[in-house]
Amino acid sequence: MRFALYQPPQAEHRPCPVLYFLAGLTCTEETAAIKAGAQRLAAELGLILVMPDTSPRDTGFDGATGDWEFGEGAGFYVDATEAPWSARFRMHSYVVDELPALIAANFPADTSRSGICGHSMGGHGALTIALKHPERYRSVSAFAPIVAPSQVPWGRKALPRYLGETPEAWADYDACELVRRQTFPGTILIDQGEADNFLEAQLKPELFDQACAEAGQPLLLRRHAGYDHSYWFISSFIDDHLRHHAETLV
Ligand SMILES: N[C@@H](CCC(=O)N[C@@H](CSC=O)C(=O)NCC(=O)O)C(=O)O
Repeated sequence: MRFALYQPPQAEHRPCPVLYFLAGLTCTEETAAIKAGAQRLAAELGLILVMPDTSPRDTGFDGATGDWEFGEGAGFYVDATEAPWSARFRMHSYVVDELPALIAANFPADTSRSGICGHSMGGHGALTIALKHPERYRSVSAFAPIVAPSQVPWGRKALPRYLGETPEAWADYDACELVRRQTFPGTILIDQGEADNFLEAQLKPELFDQACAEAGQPLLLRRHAGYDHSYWFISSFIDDHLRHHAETLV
């Protein structure tokens, strides 16, 4: 597995908190590092940024490449249970367990102060991981997340192949379902562009808004007229996300 890491100047003197950024479909560990524009403020706030790849690579599995919505580059941050994917596609465990242990052992990181953020498929990853492991993350935020993969075409295509045909298995990785089981101790920040071409079919933030309201989960959902799904959108609001995380991490 590959990941990118930004280390702020403060890390030369003391352990720094960690913010994970999970990227979306077709992305690698380089995408957010190059395009999100997070490093300038992370340097000021003293945040280590960790940006993992979106799946294992060079798996050799039939069907793992050639479709941007499934397989390599589209790990959906689940632990697959279906063969052959279950042998390699274990992105949930990788992000929650393996990667933090690696970061703690090799970098001046205080992993007891961790936050998680993501975009689109990575927003789904950030929300589901934080909701499943609120003891591991002090803060969570997302850009244009897939909030209900059980109900939208991206999820309905990928989840059955990774997890089998049982809807209960998909619910374990569905933010709208998870927030009804267990809330996150803090406000979840979500930014969504109104000119996002995936908004109506794939993202449906109104479903998460409703689920959070019913569950009593504090949510700050900001909708921005004219913004699309791109990293131009992310780079426009990344500072607000870093400050949101720094409030509890620094
Ligand atoms: N190739 C697709 C578009 C793929 C795309 O938009 N990917 C997004 C994430 S979508 C959900 O997870 C992304 O972040 N791309 C990287 C980038 O640099 O923009 C198509 O042809 O429509």
